[in-house]
Amino acid sequence: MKKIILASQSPRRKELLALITEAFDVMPADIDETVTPGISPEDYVLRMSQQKAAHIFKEYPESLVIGCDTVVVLDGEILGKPVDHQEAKEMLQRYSDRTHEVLTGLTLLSKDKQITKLAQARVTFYPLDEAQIDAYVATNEPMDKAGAYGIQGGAAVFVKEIIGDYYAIVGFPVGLVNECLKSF
Ligand SMILES: Cc1cn([C@H]2C[C@H](O)[C@@H](COP(=O)(O)OP(=O)(O)OP(=O)(O)O)O2)c(=O)[nH]c1=O
Repeated sequence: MKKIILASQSPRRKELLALITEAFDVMPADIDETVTPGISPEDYVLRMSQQKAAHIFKEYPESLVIGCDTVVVLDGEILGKPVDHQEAKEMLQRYSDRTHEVLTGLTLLSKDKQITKLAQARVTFYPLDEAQIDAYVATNEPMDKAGAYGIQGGAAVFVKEIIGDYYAIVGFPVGLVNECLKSF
């Protein structure tokens, strides 16, 4: 088995990959995540996951590199990490009493093979009031997360229903990764 490198700075992704194997290194892939106008959310996360994996693979061509990218999609719009508390609040207000989608693109890349796949979930939130949103934003938890929330953290209480892969929401579809690894 080749050495596995997780092309990520996300502590969640590291924790979840550790459920599959302890034998991997972590290297953040600093790529340009600007959204190309007109790109579909699906193509965007797939492309970003490919670019993260390719960025590290260039330096370590003997390894198997894993890259992921996660966004929230609402009304066809791609929502990434909020730039400030105000934007986090506006994003959370938009989810209130509605269903949005979370997409995670996944790429596994080695010299012999590349697999790129999409994992997704539809998430319905309860109605959220302003005090609830303000208190959550004040914790800072939304700031490093796509879509301005962490389902595994304080936003757990906002969730009415999830259809799909819970781990696509957290940013690392661990079951899908495990399946893909079998073919390497
Ligand atoms: C919606 C949601 C996102 N997130 C996180 C997962 C990802 O870390 C982050 C999505 O941003 P990404 O840009 O996909 O990833 P990242 O910058 O954190 O890490 P890297 O690019 O180095 O791999 O949002 C949660 O932890 N919980 C959630 O419920």
